[in-house]
Amino acid sequence: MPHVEQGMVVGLFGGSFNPPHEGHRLVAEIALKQLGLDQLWWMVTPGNPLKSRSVLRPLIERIRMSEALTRNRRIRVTAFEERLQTGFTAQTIEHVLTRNIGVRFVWIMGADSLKTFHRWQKWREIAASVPIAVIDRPGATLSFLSSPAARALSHTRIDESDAGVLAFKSPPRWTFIHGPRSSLSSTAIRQGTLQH
Ligand SMILES: Nc1ncnc2c1ncn2[C@@H]1O[C@H](COP(=O)(O)OP(=O)(O)OP(=O)(O)O)[C@@H](O)[C@H]1O
Ligand SMILES: O=C(O)c1ccc[n+]([C@@H]2O[C@H](COP(=O)([O-])O)[C@@H](O)[C@H]2O)c1
Repeated sequence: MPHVEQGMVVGLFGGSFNPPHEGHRLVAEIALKQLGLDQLWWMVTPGNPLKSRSVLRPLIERIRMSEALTRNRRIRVTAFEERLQTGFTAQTIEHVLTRNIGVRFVWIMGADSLKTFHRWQKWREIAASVPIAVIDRPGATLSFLSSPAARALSHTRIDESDAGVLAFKSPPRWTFIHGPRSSLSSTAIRQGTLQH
């Protein structure tokens, strides 16, 4: 787990990054700026529990590609979930919070992830333990609102103009951040329909 100082605000950006692409980097840059982050942990998962591992590249490759893509001293590429032996975000967050008292964390996800968030293990506990920033993504801008999790958490949403203080709000609390968007996806890159 990367080193942090007391009082820091840290974004947790988990992903398969299979492979990582400029769309991921854009999300990270938007989050760093809009959420006022001191650090962003680019957490390369050993495996998304909801995705097949048949096309998943080895963790070490995904880490190396992520490191090559992210050239920002505030972005820390990490794969500590491998050592925790978990792909479940609820477990990761519990571990992170227990070991970093006095540090504020925000979970970061693309709008498409919010659409399936209600299928994540203990998703209500996740939402109750860290504020969440959802970053716009082509194809998910409007449909995210009708997702089960967005509906269940609608009363806890704050305006994106308050994104800079999201980390200081008691969860459950989330915001949706519009902004520059990228239509890149790892699937398209794997299928060879887009250049990396
Ligand atoms: N172009 C994008 N715009 C906004 N968010 C994105 C974009 N690409 C990925 N994300 C977000 O980044 C995180 C990691 O995504 P992931 O590694 O699964 O990439 P992906 O392109 O969605 O992959 P795949 O096509 O294999 O599902 C998720 O929260 C996802 O919503
Ligand atoms: O905890 C879960 O049940 C869970 C289900 C689906 C995805 N996640 C996490 O969500 C993050 C994004 O995954 P992905 O594959 O969409 O890049 C990554 O950190 C996954 O471990 C977590």
